[in-house]
Amino acid sequence: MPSVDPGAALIRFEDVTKTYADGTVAVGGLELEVREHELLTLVGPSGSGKSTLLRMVNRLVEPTAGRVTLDGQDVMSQDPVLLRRGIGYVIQDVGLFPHRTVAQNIATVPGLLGWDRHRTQDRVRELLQLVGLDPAVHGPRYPHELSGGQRQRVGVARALAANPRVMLMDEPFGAVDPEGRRALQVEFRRIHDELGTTVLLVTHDIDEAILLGDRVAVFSQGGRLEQVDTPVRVLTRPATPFVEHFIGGARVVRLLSLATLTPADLEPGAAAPAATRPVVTLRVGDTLERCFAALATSPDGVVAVEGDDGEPVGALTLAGLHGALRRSASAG
Ligand SMILES: Nc1ncnc2c1ncn2[C@@H]1O[C@H](COP(=O)(O)OP(=O)(O)OP(=O)(O)O)[C@@H](O)[C@H]1O
Repeated sequence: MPSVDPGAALIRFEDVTKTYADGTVAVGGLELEVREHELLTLVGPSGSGKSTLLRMVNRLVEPTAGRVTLDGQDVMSQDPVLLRRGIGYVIQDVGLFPHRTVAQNIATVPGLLGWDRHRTQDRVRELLQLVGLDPAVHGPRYPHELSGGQRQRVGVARALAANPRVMLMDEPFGAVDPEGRRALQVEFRRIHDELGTTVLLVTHDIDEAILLGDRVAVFSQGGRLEQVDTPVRVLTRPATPFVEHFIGGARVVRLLSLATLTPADLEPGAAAPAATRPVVTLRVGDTLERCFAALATSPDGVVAVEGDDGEPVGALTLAGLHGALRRSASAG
């Protein structure tokens, strides 16, 4: 769950339209604010203008009408090269330079910014550790000597190298197998919480959007913004029939992975120790998904719950879990 408080708007789309030369309206009359420090996920079906929208921030695409501002300044009035140096950009196939080592790839922007060798080396080491790679092992390797997931980590490290205020990520985990993708998603969320970089992340995967986003923006064809809100509210209060349909039938399952256990959901008093009780204990703050799994393996349908200090605070039953789920659904 998000731990960084989002601040004021850092990026603004003001009535932005992009019509391509053949008449395709990729983005239509978009009003959207991206708050400083937030991770905003952009989700929608193929062709709903997500990539176009992202690329208007670093001027890879120019709006036909309206304006995009970064920190109050129209991006069209800024030098594109300088603008892009301050904005990390990660795409699906990473685009690492094949003939440069991992360390050299990560050092690209610091090099352009004229950092000295020491500072750059320190930064490369720090970033490799941050994304879960071993600087001594992976730093000297070439991209083809890494797995897809490792390459993606290097792509993230490279984009973060010069400490950009903004990161644009276009299907950053799309090329990674499903298992590796979940690990990368969780790790990226942690990195975001640690750094507080403002991130716009494009995905067509609603689960990824829900898992990663502080807020989720849902788009339909023509770059129409259907809803922008917190994950729980998008799940529990879809603003339009399109959003409802796009989320699909698995809303409860998604909510389980998002909502967490609170003391209010518990029966008072600890669950009595039972010889048959499996050694599963829950903690306040665990996801309801974890609670569900624990209850499913409990022979008497009761699981003891601890507080942060490890002291027992109560017991969870299936009725408590149901209440927690209802509470989460209505809390949005
Ligand atoms: N250079 C271009 N010239 C003409 N049309 C384009 C161009 N780039 C994108 N489009 C069209 O604009 C619309 C939006 O494309 P965009 O790539 O922004 O969507 P997307 O939501 O990112 O899609 P995907 O999830 O498939 O990447 C699509 O209909 C696409 O065909």
